[in-house]
Formats: sequence, structure tokens, C-alpha cells
Amino acid sequence: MDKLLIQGGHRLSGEITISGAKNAALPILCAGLLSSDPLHLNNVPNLHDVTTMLKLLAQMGLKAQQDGHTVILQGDAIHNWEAPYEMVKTMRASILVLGPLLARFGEAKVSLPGGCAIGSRPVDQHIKGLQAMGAEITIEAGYIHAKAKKLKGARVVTDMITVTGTENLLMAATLAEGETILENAAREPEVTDLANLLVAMGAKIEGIGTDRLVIQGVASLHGATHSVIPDRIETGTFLCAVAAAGGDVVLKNTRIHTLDVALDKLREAGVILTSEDDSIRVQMAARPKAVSFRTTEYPGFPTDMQAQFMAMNLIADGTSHVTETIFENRFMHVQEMNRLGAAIDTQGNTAIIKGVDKLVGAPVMATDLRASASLVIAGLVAQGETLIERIYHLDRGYDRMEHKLSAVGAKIERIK
Ligand SMILES: CC(=O)N[C@H]1[C@@H](OP(=O)(O)OP(=O)(O)OC[C@H]2O[C@@H](n3ccc(=O)[nH]c3=O)[C@H](O)[C@@H]2O)O[C@H](CO)[C@@H](O)[C@@H]1O
Ligand SMILES: C=C(OP(=O)(O)O)C(=O)O
Repeated sequence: MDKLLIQGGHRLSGEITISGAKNAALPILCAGLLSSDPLHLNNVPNLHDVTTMLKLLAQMGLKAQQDGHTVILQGDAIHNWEAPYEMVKTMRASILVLGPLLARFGEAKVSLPGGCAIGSRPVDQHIKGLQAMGAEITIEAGYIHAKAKKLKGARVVTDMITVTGTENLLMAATLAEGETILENAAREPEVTDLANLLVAMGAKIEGIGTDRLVIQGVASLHGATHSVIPDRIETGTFLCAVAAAGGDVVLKNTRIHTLDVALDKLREAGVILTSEDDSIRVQMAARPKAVSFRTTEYPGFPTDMQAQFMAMNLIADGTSHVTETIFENRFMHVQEMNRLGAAIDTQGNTAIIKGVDKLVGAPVMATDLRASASLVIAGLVAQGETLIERIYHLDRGYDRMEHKLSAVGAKIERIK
């Protein structure tokens, strides 16, 4: 199993190009199931979740040609409507095939994703929404089996804001009969990116970017060309790396307005940020100041940035309080960080981080995707060597992270 070896204590300087967003690319690839025409997708990141998704879609008969960051999909020969456990267990986003398959073919069988490291993560809201649209759903032997001759438009109010839930229902509604209203919809930029693609495919959607999406179903969708938005979480991860390790780096091909709250927190920490068109320069010459925050849905502070900001807070001046409100078990990096000499105490869903003068490298274990990224940041700061095990979590969601960091002066290498 691959590991990352980091020699900490080096400032970062240079340029990093941000990849396309994992969490936009995954639903967008599933949208390929909605049409028999070709879908030309650009800026698709090269990461394991994308490979897994393409494998899953290929098994269903969706044709895919991948050339660098371009993927051309064609859904004119789909013959299998099942997402097996073997694939769903490695990538929860597989649930995103449910809505499109059901809407276009009237049937889908998708393994229940089950719990994962960061929380139990049920999909009851996806099911509730599809049932409201007339689907008959049974859950048996670990599979969601959904059938509907033709989905019918409905008003769906989800109990909570759910990102993939909104995306699944949105895709289903594009081919349903009549009008669907999704209240309490997620407003994450990745949902907006998917909605924009769907519109390019001929879907009729109003309220894009708001918490009320109104969809008029159409008989069929056609092909389109679309470029996946830059990854705001990858951008934020590198911003935190520079904030913690110090340096002067320009991040290119990004969209800073998707990171407003996180940028405010970095400024509060003393980071100098200057933006221009689609790039942002991050400069940090001093010890960061501790910053407190609580995670919430977009446009609030993203849960997917919680661990990386915590890594910066470890060596900050002062004490910070970090409250996680989205997932019930997203503090697994805390124990590993404490092994590096951090001083973190957790009380329920709040972590209290007392900034320390230094961290000291040690072997640590990655437990989930963003926890892995936070350990990389901590390793860049720690004195001596940090060895990070189980980086398959990191590879799920980052496109060549160690190459990008090496290019700006980090001493980081992959050990096979
Ligand atoms: C592939 C993808 O886009 N993943 C993102 C997506 O995950 P994902 O879409 O799985 O997360 P949700 O927005 O659905 O989850 C939000 C909260 O709602 C709960 N919930 C959700 C659905 C449901 O049917 N029932 C239910 O109880 C979840 O357990 C969680 O506590 O949004 C999360 C929150 O921004 C991010 O951390 C993930 O990176
Ligand atoms: C939690 C994440 O992803 P997923 O929903 O795919 O597990 C993430 O991207 O941080």
C-alpha cells in the first residue's frame, strides 16, 4: 500500500494549477446516463473516484473515451441498471446513478452505500424524493431497487440539505413528467455546475444556485459540451498548506468566489491573499493566528475544509474552537495530529485546539479523504519525517497532490 514520506519545515513557493472538482465531476459523469447523445466533458480531474465512476458506468454500457482531462461519454447502449456493492462501497457517490437510471430506463438497482468513516450517511432523502415522484422502492439484501414506468413531477422538501440528494433528484426530475420543485435544495457550487450542464443538455431548470429548484420535465436530453468547475476544496487545501508552512504561491485555474468564508478565515489568520481573474496568490510570512469556525452548508464554512484548517490551527498563535455540524464522526484526524505533538481536546462535536510552537514528525494513519490532506499539511510543518499510511483515501480525491506540492518546494515522496 502506498505511503507518503514528508520532510517538514520547507516553505512553499511557486505555482500550482488547480484541477477540476471531484464533487462536480462525479454527478456530471452520471448525467451521461440521461442521454443517448455524446457528452464532451473538459477539466475532468485524474483521480481514483473518477476512475471508479467510469468503471461503474462502463459496466452499465455507457461508452467513455478518456484523453487527459477530457472525457467523451455516450449513453446509446446502456443495458445494465445495477450498481453493485463492490463498487459502491469504495465510492459513496455511486448512489448518483440512481436518479438518472430510474428517470430514463424506469428501473435501477443500487447497493446501499452503508456507513463510512465520517458518519452513518443515510440516503433516506434520495429515496423519499424519488418515492414522491412515483417510484416504487424496495430495500432488500442491501440493495435499493427502484421502479417507475414514468416518474412524475412532485414537490419535494428534504428533511435536511443534502448535496448528492439534491443532485440525484435534480437529474431524475429532468426527465419526469411535469413540474418538480425541490425545496431546501443544496446550493453548493457543484450542484450548480451539474444544473448548468443539464440545461446545456436541454433540461428546463429555474432557480439554479438557490435553495428552490423548479424543473419542468422534458421528453429527452441531448448532447452537450461542458467544462467541470475548478475544485474549491483542492484550492482551499493548498491555501491552508501555505498558511501553515509559510511561503508565496499562486494557485491558477480556480474560482475564488466559491470559497468566500474560507478566504475570510485565512485573512483572519494573517494570510495575505490577492486574486486576479482565475488565480489567487497566497503569501504567509508569520505564524498564523488561531481561527474558530463551525461547518455548515454552502455558502457557509465547508465541512470538506474542516480538517485542513485544523492543521493550520495546530501551530497557530492562540486557541481555536472548531465545530463540525454536518457529519457526526469527522474528527478522526485529531488523534493522529496529537501524535505529531498537537494539543487538541474534543468535546462532542467541538474540537478545542491550543496552538503549539512546533510539531514533530511521526508515522500517522490517514482515515478519510480530507483527514489525509490535513495530515499532509501537518507533515509539511512538522520537524523531521512524517510517514502517512493508507493514502488511498487521498488518491480518491486529489489529482497528483504530491507532485503539485513537490513543484513548490515541499519535500514529499510516494513510497510504494
Ligand atoms: C460526492 C460529494 O459530493 N460528496 C460531498 C457531499 O456528500 P453527501 O451528498 O453524501 O452529503 P449530504 O449533503 O447528503 O449530507 C449532509 C448531511 O445530511 C445527512 N443525510 C444526507 C442524505 C440523506 O438522505 N439523509 C441524511 O441524513 C448526512 O448524513 C449528513 O449528515 O456533500 C458533503 C457535505 O457538503 C461533502 O462533505 C461531500 O464531500
Ligand atoms: C467526503 C467527501 O467525499 P465523499 O462524499 O465522496 O465521501 C469529500 O470529498 O470530502
